Amino acid sequence: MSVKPLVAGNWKMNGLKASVAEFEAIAAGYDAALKAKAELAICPPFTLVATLAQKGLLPVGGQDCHAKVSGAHTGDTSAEMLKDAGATYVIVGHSERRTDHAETDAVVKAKTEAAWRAGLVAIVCVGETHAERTGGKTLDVVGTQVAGSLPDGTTAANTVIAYEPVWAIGTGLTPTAADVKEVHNFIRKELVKRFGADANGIRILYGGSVKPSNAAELMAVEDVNGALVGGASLKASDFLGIAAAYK
Ligand SMILES: O=C[C@H](O)COP(=O)(O)O
Repeated sequence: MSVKPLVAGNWKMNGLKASVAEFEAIAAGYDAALKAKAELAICPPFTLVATLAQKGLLPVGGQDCHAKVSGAHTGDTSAEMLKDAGATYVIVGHSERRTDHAETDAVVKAKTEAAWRAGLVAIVCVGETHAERTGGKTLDVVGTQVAGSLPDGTTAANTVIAYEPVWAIGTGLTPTAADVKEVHNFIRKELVKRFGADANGIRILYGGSVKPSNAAELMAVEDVNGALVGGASLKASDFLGIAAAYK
């Protein structure tokens, strides 16, 4: 099954109005050759979602959403609000949310359902900590997160998985290609076991210190269908350098 890869930038808590120019530079580099091979998307902070989406240049996503449609939840944003602002995607279960906001798999699952309810594609993040990797627990941890975070009804059309080893995020460290392959093959098997053969079409992104210098090697790994990029998505030249792995 041929799967069009997705290279998504997660700007995290970075980006002011001046960053619109960087977004436009990314869009300018998203030429026909690249478009034919891969999809690019940017997930800016909430404050920029509508501004970037209104440009109509690239798909835009949120970085989190509340599970409910609306209500007394100060500071939160619903999936419906993101959709209304023009978003296509929303990241859920990023390790920075799982850790900093104690988000459990059940919470991530509810947010994934909220994304679908609003008509957004959920980018569901999973990944082990350094202690879990060195303790030989990577597949157990990732398997539990995949099982607990994905609702019944997960398809290639409504969900993207992002495997992000926590210890590789923002550290400059990456797993070996063999280690990435082992985890992505494992996730693929789990998806197919639960959701059937169509799950071969679900994109499984790799995230964690992806840079122009390592993108080609990582993106060539079996069952890696793109990247979720943090720091290197803030500069158009770096982000396009990563996307160039698909040219
Ligand atoms: O969502 C993105 C990831 O957390 C990766 O971040 P990074 O590319 O800065 O390591």
